[in-house]
Amino acid sequence: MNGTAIPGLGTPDALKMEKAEKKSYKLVVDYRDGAISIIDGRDLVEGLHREIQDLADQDVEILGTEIEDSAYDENLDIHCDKCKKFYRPYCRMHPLFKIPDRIPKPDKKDSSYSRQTLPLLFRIEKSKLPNAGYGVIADVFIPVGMVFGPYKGQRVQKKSDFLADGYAWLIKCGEKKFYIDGSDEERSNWLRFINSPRHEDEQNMVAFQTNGKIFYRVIKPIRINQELLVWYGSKFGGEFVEGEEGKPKKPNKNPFIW
Ligand SMILES: C[S@@+](CC[C@H](N)C(=O)[O-])C[C@H]1O[C@@H](n2cnc3c(N)ncnc32)[C@H](O)[C@@H]1O
Repeated sequence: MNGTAIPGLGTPDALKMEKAEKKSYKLVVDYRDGAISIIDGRDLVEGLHREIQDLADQDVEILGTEIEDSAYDENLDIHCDKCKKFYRPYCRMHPLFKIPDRIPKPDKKDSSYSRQTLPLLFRIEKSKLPNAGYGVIADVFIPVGMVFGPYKGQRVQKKSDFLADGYAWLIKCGEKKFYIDGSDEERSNWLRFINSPRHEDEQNMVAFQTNGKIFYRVIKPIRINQELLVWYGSKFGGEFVEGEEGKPKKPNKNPFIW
């Protein structure tokens, strides 16, 4: 039975059919691939996909614009490890989704500021890596393509200004170079608790610089109770440096993407 016609719009049934036929893109977690993916909303399968958000047509139009290496702008583009190309704003085939920090409560004094920024997806506890101190462990499945950050800390010019070793990223912005030192738990965020893998097989995230800030991107699915591990150097207790010998993967043009 057809519904009553709405003047100028047709019948409700016709509207429903039109809606069913119209593509509507969604960002989802695809559990089969262990990755964040963009699918046509009509292909959503319960149990296989978990919806993250609807994508507006204008977002979809610009998504995945390929950028020549020579035109790469670190403020606008992100390198895709899989396609080995730069995209604006990110790769259509291997999309990204940024998880924001939690906002700390000003009156909560029983844990540090950086611990309070930990998203609900994780916990901080003693790492199983020998002598590594604390680490960040997944409480839920974390798919490829999730992005965390930026890494927060105090901006300092010299290594001699670090409060402790092993918590600073070197940022390069054109001619400018400075460090973001996350040693102080009260002036950093939860990313400061993430350890470095001992070998390539353990590595599940890469760090990359965009817009003068450091972010971490998941490159291997992280199972429940696995530790998040981002490569930042072959010796621990030292400065995070790029281009060290013994790194798991060769650097490409962006020194923070491996
Ligand atoms: C960014 S912090 C990571 C959080 C640190 N584990 C903590 O408890 O505060 C970096 C420091 O963690 C330790 N670390 C990181 N990865 C390690 C590893 N694979 N083995 C041993 N120590 C590690 C080193 O002391 C390093 O200087």
